[in-house]
Amino acid sequence: RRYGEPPIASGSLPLIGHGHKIFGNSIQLWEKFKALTHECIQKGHAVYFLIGTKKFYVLTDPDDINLVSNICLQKDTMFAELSKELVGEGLIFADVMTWKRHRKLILPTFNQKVIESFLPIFNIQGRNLVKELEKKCGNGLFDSGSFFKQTALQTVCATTMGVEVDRDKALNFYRAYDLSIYRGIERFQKFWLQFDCIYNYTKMYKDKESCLKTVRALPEFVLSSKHKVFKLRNEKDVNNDKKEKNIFLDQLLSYSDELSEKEIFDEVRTMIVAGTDTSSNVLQFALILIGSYPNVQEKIFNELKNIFGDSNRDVEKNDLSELTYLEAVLKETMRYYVMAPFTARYIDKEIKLKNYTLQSGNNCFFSFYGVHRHEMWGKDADQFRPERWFENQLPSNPNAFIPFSIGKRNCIGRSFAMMFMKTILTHVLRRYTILADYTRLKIKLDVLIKPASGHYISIEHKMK
Ligand code: HEM
Repeated sequence: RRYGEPPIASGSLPLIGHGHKIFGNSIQLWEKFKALTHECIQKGHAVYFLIGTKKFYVLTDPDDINLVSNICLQKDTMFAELSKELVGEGLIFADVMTWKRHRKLILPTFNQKVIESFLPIFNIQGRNLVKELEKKCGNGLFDSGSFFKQTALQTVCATTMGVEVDRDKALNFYRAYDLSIYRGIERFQKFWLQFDCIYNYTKMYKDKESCLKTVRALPEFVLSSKHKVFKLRNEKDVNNDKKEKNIFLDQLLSYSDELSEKEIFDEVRTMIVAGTDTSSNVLQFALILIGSYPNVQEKIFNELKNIFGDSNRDVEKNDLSELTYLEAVLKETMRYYVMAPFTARYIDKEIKLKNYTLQSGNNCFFSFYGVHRHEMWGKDADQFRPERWFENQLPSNPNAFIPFSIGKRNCIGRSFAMMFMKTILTHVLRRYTILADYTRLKIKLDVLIKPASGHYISIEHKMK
């Protein structure tokens, strides 16, 4: 046990520290993040790096991360600042006091009973997606990204907010959202653009401002549609019978005497992004992997055949627990490609880890990617192998698998995501055979990891 500060990561330069490492594009950023994570694993699961004089710890040990995540609830200030213009100060980036108040209100709207009531909508969305995909069937490689984003967005709005959004609106939102993130990261990587007096005169700034308007238009539409529905109903519905409100947006609006308009707006835009960018990404990556591993695809087909036969019926609650191999494929996809590869916290008190001590006043990255490459996963941690979920060599540490984060500020939508993704994949894989080649995939780090250049899948009708 050393109990000193963690060691410094390699490559620090005078004055700028590791600042030079963030230059380049978002594909290079992902490579550098992975390299830093592997260095951290080698050096005992904790290192720090410097941007100028600002210190950032990196952790890859699940127990250390669990400890810090429950002691320090405040998110890292730099990322919160960068993300505020896109998602506001809803749960993900809210300060601790606001987060506690809002989480208490929102958590009951994600209980198992509520999520199960969404199953009919998941099925409708699965069928709609299949109809859309039909246009691509047998036509060679295509980029599946936007299909899943539209579906995820329509689903989250229809379920948690009770508002229908058409596919064009969903597509416009995501085009603008992705471009805003891209521009934000471009700015972050160019030190001269940190100065508003330069940045505000660039084309990049103008582009971004126009995208942000489109991004805001969707939550505005959702809220105005909801208010119209409430007006049509008895006004009493909005403020009374708090116990009756069990979906997210109804719950927020029923507390409109305690929440400001901005707080409600920010929670809506946070939920739109948190629930859709993540789950649509997992679906894309899962299909790329399924299409690259014919043996995995065959096992899924067999499982679907056993449960559904040749029927095209809806996925029902009981089917979900029987889709064990499909679940293992989804878990392995999220272990292998960790969609949200890190989160960051502000360290507001000294913390003793297993081997090191973190000093107060610094930021700390939890590398979920690093936890999923920890030596406890064995020598084949770098391989995609859904079978591992049925073997008894899985790590015994309950925090070894944390795609939905860890501790008190973990993902509120975990059950929603699993049920939604299983239902969607069932509809798609009952009908189509997927062809893909994951070795051609270039990945970039745009907050989440994403395929950098198309998604290289093609689909064909399944042979009966
Ligand atoms: C496979 C899909 C998903 C993944 C991988 C995922 C992952 C995560 C992660 C890693 C966090 C923590 C973020 C941080 O600490 O910076 C998070 C938080 C959150 N997620 Fe998810 N998520 C998924 C799906 C969903 C869904 C479907 C919803 C809602 C419909 C949702 C809503 C949220 C919310 C509201 C938070 C903030 C929680 C809080 O701070 O109290 N997520 N998610």
